[in-house]
Amino acid sequence: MSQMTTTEPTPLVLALQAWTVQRGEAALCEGVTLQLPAGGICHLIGANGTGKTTLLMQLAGLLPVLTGEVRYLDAETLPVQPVYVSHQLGIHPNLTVAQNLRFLLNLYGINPSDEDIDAALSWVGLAGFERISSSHLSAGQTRRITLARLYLLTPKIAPLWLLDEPFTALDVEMVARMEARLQAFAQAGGAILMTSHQQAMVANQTLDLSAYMV
Ligand SMILES: Nc1ncnc2c1ncn2[C@@H]1O[C@H](COP(=O)(O)OP(=O)(O)OP(=O)(O)O)[C@@H](O)[C@H]1O
Repeated sequence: MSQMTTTEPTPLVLALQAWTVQRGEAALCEGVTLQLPAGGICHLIGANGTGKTTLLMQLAGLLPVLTGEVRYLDAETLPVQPVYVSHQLGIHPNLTVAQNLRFLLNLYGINPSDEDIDAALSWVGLAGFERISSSHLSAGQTRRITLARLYLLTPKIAPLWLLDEPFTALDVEMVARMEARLQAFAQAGGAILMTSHQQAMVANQTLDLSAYMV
């Protein structure tokens, strides 16, 4: 007797339909459509000012949505906020490096051990910086604190990552390490929507916002 094999469809982590990218009164893009499956790494592209950051901020709940439908894992909301890593940082200068990282992880319900913090900081090349005030770091080092959380976040904790220019201000070695992390997260069933003005070799799909400009 022959056996029938059925292939489960890959679930969509994020689906956008008829989405308007909007800042204040001004619609920047209309009718944006996206289907981002588990395992998907989507490179969000478009000229300066097209609305890439605006779209990520809307999805992160930081800017209002006036028109459009969004589904997360076929529901209206994710179990947790999407992870949003912004190039406008969000690191508190009065906290130490470890305190800032701990705060960022607490946002996703993670209460990291000291060993977790050490491992994540070591991964981004900040071993030994735990007790240093974040105000004493360079732009690239500060950027690394914002990225260190990705070391500890799995698709089960946070299935969707929204990354705004994740490779900016990073050296070549750190870019390679980040790319490997993004790939591992996607292979484990996560989904990523990311902007990058550099080539994004890790991406397996592209959303060009220029095609939707008003
Ligand atoms: N803080 C702000 N307040 C009001 N309008 C803004 C603000 N930031 C950006 N804008 C407007 O929104 C538009 C889209 O900006 P956004 O940052 O989303 O573009 P982007 O595609 O990410 O650009 P870039 O490639 O330069 O990062 C800009 O053209 C600008 O007019």
